[in-house]
Amino acid sequence: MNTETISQLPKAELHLHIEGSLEPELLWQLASKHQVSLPYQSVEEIRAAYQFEDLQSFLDIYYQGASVLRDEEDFYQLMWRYLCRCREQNIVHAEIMFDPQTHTERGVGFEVFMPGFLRAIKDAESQWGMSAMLIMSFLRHLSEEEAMDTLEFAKPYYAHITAVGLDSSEVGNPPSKFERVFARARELGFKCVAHAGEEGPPEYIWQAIKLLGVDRIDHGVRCEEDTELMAYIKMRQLPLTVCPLSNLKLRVISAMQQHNILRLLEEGLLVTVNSDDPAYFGGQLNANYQALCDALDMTEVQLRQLAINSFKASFLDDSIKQKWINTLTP
Ligand SMILES: Nc1ncnc2[nH]cnc12
Ligand SMILES: [Zn+2]
Repeated sequence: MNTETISQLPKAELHLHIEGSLEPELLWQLASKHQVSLPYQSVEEIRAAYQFEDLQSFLDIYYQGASVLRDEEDFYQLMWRYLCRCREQNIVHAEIMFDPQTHTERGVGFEVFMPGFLRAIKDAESQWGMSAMLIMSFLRHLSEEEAMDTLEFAKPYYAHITAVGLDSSEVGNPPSKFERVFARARELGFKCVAHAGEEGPPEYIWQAIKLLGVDRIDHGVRCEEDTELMAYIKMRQLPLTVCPLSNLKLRVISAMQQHNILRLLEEGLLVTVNSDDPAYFGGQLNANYQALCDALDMTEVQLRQLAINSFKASFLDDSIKQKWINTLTP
């Protein structure tokens, strides 16, 4: 399949960390602007350092990278550049995660990053009509109390946040640790998502469903190890936001040929394709679709179904979902 076929399809992206879209060029530029010293001598050296053994080795570099984001204009630029990449790739809708604690922990508050994010989203909406929603993710290596404080700090911006999520170091930080904060978020009317079954066991996916009441699972690829769980996810049509290049880069799989996404799709699960942290994992959304074509001989029917799933699994209103699904149905 050629890249043209992939790029011409309208798509939604549902699993994207905005801090993970920080390209080495912008990182370098912001480090110089704010006089942050980096352990690299050039943009090329930054890029060359993006080799990971597992999730934690990535997270260490990712949090270090985010430390150059200091003022509102930095957050505007970060969001704006991602939205421009969406436009180039025919991503017409994006549900974008941000990690407030990565910034509040170093004294950069909601009043700095939220106006930057929201201004960029507004510009993209008015300039080419794309839509974007925000997912506020709690860092699971920190305490539930800190997540609860974060939910409280976000209060002035609730109208601009669609969902809450859970990310960072999975193993050793099960969803059960965050039961109360997710209950509170649900009470407040937020949709809920959580990373589960990326490196963690199927039990963590069960917990995300049963204890956190999630509307979607981020990653979830390890559900295949538990047939009862697979059947349950299929029955509920609970979406999985799968990130193929991320799984390869973080060694969740050792070769793209091993990826289970098309097996899960053929099994009838509501799987979607996403880029996770494209600046770090070697490819934007369309490159993730392309990798599946190259390694797994994905058919055009499967490609189209994955694009349809991206809208089905989104938090858009049903009528808007249906409009996009109709354009993708031959
Ligand atoms: N793939 C991932 N898993 C967990 N936390 C993350 N934060 C950014 N990317 C992540
Ligand atoms: Zn992620």
